[in-house]
Amino acid sequence: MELRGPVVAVEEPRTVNTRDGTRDVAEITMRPGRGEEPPVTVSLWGSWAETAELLVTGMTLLVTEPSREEFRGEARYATTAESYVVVEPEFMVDVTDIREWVQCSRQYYLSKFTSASLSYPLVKGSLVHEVFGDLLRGRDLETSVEERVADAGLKLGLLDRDRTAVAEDVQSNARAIERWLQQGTLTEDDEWRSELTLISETFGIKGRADAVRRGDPVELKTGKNTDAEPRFEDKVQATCYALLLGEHGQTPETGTLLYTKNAVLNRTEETGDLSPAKEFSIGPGLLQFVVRARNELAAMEYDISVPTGYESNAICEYCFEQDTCMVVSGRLDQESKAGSVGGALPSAEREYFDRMYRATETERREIHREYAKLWTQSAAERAADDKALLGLQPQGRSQRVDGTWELRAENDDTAVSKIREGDTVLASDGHPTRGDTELGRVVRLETDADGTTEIIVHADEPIELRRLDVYPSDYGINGLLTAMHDAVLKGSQRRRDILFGRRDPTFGETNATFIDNNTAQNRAVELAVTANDCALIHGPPGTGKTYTLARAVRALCERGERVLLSAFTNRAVDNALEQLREQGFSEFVRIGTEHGVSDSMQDARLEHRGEPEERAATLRNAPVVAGTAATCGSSVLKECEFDVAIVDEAGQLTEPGTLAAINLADRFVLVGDHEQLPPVVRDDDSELGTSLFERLIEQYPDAAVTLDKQYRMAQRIQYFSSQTFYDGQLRPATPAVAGQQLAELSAVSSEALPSALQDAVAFVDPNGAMTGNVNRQEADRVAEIVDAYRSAGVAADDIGVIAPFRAQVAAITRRVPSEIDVDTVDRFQGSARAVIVVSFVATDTLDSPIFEDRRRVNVALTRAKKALCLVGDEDALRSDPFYERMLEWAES
Ligand SMILES: Nc1ncnc2c1ncn2[C@@H]1O[C@H](COP(=O)(O)OP(=O)(O)OP(=O)(O)O)[C@@H](O)[C@H]1O
Repeated sequence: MELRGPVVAVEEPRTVNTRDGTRDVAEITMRPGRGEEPPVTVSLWGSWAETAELLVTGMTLLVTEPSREEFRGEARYATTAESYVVVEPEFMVDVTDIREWVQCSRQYYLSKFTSASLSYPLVKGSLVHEVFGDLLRGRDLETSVEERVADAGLKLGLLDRDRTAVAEDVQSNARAIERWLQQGTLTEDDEWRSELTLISETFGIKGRADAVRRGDPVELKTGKNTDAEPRFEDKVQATCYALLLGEHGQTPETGTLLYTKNAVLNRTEETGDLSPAKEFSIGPGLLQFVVRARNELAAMEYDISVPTGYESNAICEYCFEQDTCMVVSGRLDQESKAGSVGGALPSAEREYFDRMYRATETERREIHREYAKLWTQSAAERAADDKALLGLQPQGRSQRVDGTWELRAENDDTAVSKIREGDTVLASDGHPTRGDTELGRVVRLETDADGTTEIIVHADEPIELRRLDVYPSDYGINGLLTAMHDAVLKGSQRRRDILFGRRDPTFGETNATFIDNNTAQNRAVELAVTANDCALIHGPPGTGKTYTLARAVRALCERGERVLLSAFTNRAVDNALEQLREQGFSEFVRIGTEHGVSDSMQDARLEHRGEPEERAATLRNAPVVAGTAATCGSSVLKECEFDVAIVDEAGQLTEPGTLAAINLADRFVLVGDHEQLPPVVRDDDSELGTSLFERLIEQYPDAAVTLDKQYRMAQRIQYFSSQTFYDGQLRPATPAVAGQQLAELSAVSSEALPSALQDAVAFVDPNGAMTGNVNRQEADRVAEIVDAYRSAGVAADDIGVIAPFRAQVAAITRRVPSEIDVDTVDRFQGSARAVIVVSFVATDTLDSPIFEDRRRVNVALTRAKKALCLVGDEDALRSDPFYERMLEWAES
C-alpha cells in the first residue's frame, strides 16, 4: 500500500510526547491516487518529519506502507517503521549524484559543469572497472588489461601516458580484484552480475551497480582506504544499490567495497587495514538516510535553485574543489559556504547563465518524465507511442570475444518505433524496470521482405530478449551545462562581447575569388575567411550550403588555419566531408562511433585503439577535425584547439549545443537556415528553442550572407517556399534548374502519368478520414500515387514520401515497395528526391497543427526537385490561412 500524489498543505514539524518518549512529527495533507482522490492527512514521524521542511504545495509525495486509522469518520495515515517518504519520486536521481550530494551539495552542483574532463585518474578508473567486468565474465586478467588499455590508446596519448606503464598500473589494481575473486569464500555457484542497470519506481533513483554478488552490491573504488570501514560516501553509494535491489526482492544486508589500490600499497610503509575488500552492514537507518539525502536533492532541483554548500556537512578547507567553487560563486554572485573570489560577471551574463541553466534543467526534468513513463504507461501504450517493441521472440544468444553478449530476437509484428540501429536501449525479458533488464546497443534492426524483423542487441549480460524500450537518456544535459559554463565563465572577453551584443563582429580583407559563378557563395567564403570573430551563412534549401562550407574549409586550410568542422547530425558532418573529398581535399579526421559515421567515411574515422602517442598525434596534427556538436563536448575533443569552428545545421542546435563546438575555437562560422528545422526541445516554451544562429543573425545582419540561388527545385516547386519563407529572394541558380522536368529522367515518360500528376506541383484529396494519427484512405491513395510514378518509369530511389506522424509513416510503409523511403520530415532534412509525396493526414478541421511548426512544412516541400504531390483533405487545409495559400499555389 502506498500514497502517491500532490501535497496540498504542510505543517511545521513539532516534538510530542509519546509512549516511546519524545518524537518529532509533521503533519501534511496530500491527494493520493496521483491527485485523483480526496485529500488525506499523513503524519510523518521521526526522521521523516524533517522531510516536511522540504515540501511545498504542488510537489509530489510518496509514502510507502503507511498505517491507516479512522478518526471521526476521516481516514488518517501515518508513517510506520517500514515506511519511506519520497519527494518528487518521478525525478530520477543518479546514485553517483546522491553520493556527491552527501559529500557536498556544492560539489554535486559544480560537477554539472565539469562533465567529460580528461584526467588520468578517471581514465584509469574506468579501465579498472572494465577489467573487473571482464574478470567476472571469465576473461583472463592479462588479455583483459592488454585489450582495454589498447582501446583507450587515444585518451592515454592525449594524456601523454606510456602504454606499458599504464598497463602495469591497471594490472596491479586489477590483481586485488582477481585475488579477491579467487578467495576461498567464493564457491562455484557464486552468483555474479556485472554492470547492472537499476531503475527505481519508488525511490526515484537510477544507477548502474558495478557488480552484484549473491544479491549483494559490490562497488569498486580505484583509490586506497586503510581504515577498517568503507568510506561513508562509498557506503552511501552501495546502500543506494541495496535499496534498488530490494525493490525487486530481498533488500541486501551487506555491501562490499573493493579498494583496488590497497593491493598496491607497500606494507612496510602503510599502516592500518590494507585488505582491499571491506564489508559493511546495511541497516534501516542507512537505507532511510540515503532516501532523505535524495529527497533534499530532489527538493532543491524542484525549483532549480543552486545549493550553497550548507546543505551538507562538508569541510571546505579539505576540499580539492574549493578554488573552483569560490570562483564560480564569485563570478555568478552566488552564496556559498566556501566563500567567493573575484568580481561578478556583468549582470547580462549572469542572467543569461541563469536562464540557460533553468531551461537546461527543465529539459532534464522533461527527460525524467519520460523515464517515469517506463512504468506509468502500460506496455500497449508505450508501443502505441512508438517507444517500445513488444512480444519479441528470443532467437538465442552468444558470448562475444570480449565477454559481452549478443542477444538475438525476431518480431513478426509490423509495429514501428523510434528505435533505430545504433541506439542505446533498455533490453528486457518483459518489463524495463520490473524485469531482467540490460542497457544495450541495437546493432541490427532489419525487416525483410516477408515482414519479419531481425533484432540483434549487444549487452553485458545474457538476458532473454523479449522487449526493447527507448532509453530516455539525460546524458547530454551536463554536456550542455558544461558548454555554457565554459563559454560564460572561461570564454575570452572578445568572445563574450560578441555573444552578449556589446561589439559588432569585425572582418579583414581579401582580394581572392573563391567561387566564380555565385556571388553570394563567394561572399560567404570571404566572410568565413576574413572573420575576426564570427560569420553567419544563411542557406535556404538547395543553395549550396555544403558546397560553400567545403570551399570555406579549404580556403582556411590554405591559409594555415586549423579547422573544426561540426554539425547537428552525423549525416551533415559526413555530407560536408564527402563534398570536401569531391573538391579534392582529404586531410581530415572524423570523430564518431562506428555506428554514427557513414560507410563512406569509415576510413577517415579516428580509431581510439592503438599506440597512445601515435593516436594522439593523428588527432593533434589533422588540419581538419570533424564530428557532431555533441561530440565537441567529449573529453577527447575538449583537449583540442582550433582557429576556426565551422558549424553546419546551426539552426537546429540549442545555444549551449552550439557553444560546445565554438568554445574549442578562436573564431566561428555558423551555417544554417532558421526557416527550416528548429532545435528539438521537449518543453515547447523553452529558451533553448531558439538557436544561437537565429539570435546572432538578427543581431548582426552585417556579419551574415544569405545564399539566394538554389540548385535543387524546379521554379514551380520553389515558388511557395521562396514567397513564404524568404521574401521571394530565393531563385533558381540556372535556367536548367528552373525548367527541370520529370521526363528528363531516363526511362520516364510523363504522358504515362495520370493528368492529376502532370503538373510539377499537384494536389490530391483522397476523401479520407483521420483516426488517431492515421488516415488509411489517404495512405491507400499515397500508395496509388507512388505506383503511378513508378509505372511512368520513375525509379524507386527517386521517390520519397513524407508524413507528419510516425503512425502514418508506418501505414504508408506497409503499402509501398520497401525500396521507397517513407519518413517524417526530420529524417528528410538535408536530402532531396526527384519526386516527393507529402501526406497531410488531417481531415475536416485542424484542431491541432499538422506539422507542429510551419518550418517543418518548408522542409517537406523543398525536398522535391522535379515533382511534388500534396495529398490531404481540402476542407481541413482551407481552414488555416497558411495551408490555404499553399493549396492556392498547388492548384494554380
Ligand atoms: N556554385 C555552384 N556551382 C555549381 N554547382 C553548385 C554550386 N553550389 C552548389 N552546387 C550544387 O548544388 C547542389 C546542392 O548543393 P548543396 O548540397 O551544397 O546544397 P545545400 O544547400 O547544402 O542543401 P540542403 O539545403 O539540403 O542542406 C549540389 O549538387 C552542388 O554540387
